[in-house]
Amino acid sequence: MSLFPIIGAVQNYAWGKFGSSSAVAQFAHDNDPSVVIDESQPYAELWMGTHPKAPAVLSQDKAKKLSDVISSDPVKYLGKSVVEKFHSKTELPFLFKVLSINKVLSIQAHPDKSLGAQLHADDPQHYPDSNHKPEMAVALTDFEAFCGFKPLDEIDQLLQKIPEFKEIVGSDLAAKFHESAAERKSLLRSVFAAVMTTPEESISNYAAKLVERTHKQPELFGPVLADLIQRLNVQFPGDVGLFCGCLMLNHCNLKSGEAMFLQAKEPHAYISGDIMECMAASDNVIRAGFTPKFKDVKILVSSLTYSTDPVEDQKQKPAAFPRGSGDAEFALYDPPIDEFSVLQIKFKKAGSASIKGIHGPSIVIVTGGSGEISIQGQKGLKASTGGIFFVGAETEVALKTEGEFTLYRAFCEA
Ligand SMILES: NNC(=O)[C@@H](O)[C@H](O)[C@H](O)COP(=O)(O)O
Ligand SMILES: [Zn+2]
Repeated sequence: MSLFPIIGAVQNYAWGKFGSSSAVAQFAHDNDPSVVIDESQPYAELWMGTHPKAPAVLSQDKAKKLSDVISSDPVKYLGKSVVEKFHSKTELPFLFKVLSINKVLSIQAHPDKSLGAQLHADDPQHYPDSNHKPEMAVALTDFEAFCGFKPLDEIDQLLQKIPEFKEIVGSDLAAKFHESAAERKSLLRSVFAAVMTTPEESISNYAAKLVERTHKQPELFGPVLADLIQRLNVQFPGDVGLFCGCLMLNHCNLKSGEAMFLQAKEPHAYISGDIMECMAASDNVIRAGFTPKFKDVKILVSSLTYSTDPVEDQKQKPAAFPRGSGDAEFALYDPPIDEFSVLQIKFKKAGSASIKGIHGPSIVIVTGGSGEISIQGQKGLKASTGGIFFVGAETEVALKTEGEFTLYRAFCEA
């Protein structure tokens, strides 16, 4: 059994919220007071894991990485079954993050395992590991995102009534897409490719006309989409994301506590809000819009699944967690992959709770209130907002609090 405090690593990507307005900055500072928040800097992501790009370190010894401790006794920390299943004696199978989003992230998708291995071999600079990156977002605040392609008939309606969209795609393909509902699925890739391969200058000209049309003929878009196009055009003027994102991807809104799961090769882009995010341990991002970073349009167009599930089907519904007991509420977000699940633990008033041993490693972060966390029967560690802890395999955890206390626990068990 093992439980000890760790310190996560901050990523200052340009789309993050600035300074103290960012939950990432607040948590990072609360967990390590030596972190000085620079109000002029964006604080986008707080990484909590062993990924070599930004590894977590021990609170008691910042020169020691979490992976150093794990490698000292992999079976104790990861659990025998996880070591055997994921074949690593130093790494966690998942990467846990807090994201605090001020501007839209890139229109992106992530590779599956075979594509991840190929991309890393061909272009290690842009694809830092060979892993797949399925991921799940759990909303801490109201959260807005693009997730997956819109239903085909919705894309068809926009294609027929928005002249700029039809001109980019071309009238022949637009007509074919309209005439045959049965062929739409196979034509979706051609429509997406036509948008993504239109020269930037031409896209920029069409985008200016599109934005003007949202002001002159908002009824063509509906109020939500017209506003979204105008809002994102301010962030990324004339960007292809206004077409491939706003007109082709599902626009979804999650309330705090709602979650969505994104399988590899599904197009998405987070737009606003604060979330917990958990993923297989990878940083492989294939980008194509709304970003100053490296874009890999050819790989993105050729690798997507082109599935068109409605937003409701992509939400990850919380389930009961019978291994938790006491005065807390437990909600388990358990997507259909092996690398991770996320447990929300919520105390609405003073009390205590306990969680039976999990057959693998966990990372716990306190996102609200304060209390104590301990190995069952041992002395408690103070746990307040921003506090992050590693919990080794088979560790019975005890929690107690004098008031409200909210924690998220990412774990893997095999
Ligand atoms: N969907 N979310 C993710 O995949 C995050 O884990 C990634 O780290 C971000 O997408 C990276 O975004 P940029 O490439 O900086 O636009
Ligand atoms: Zn992503």
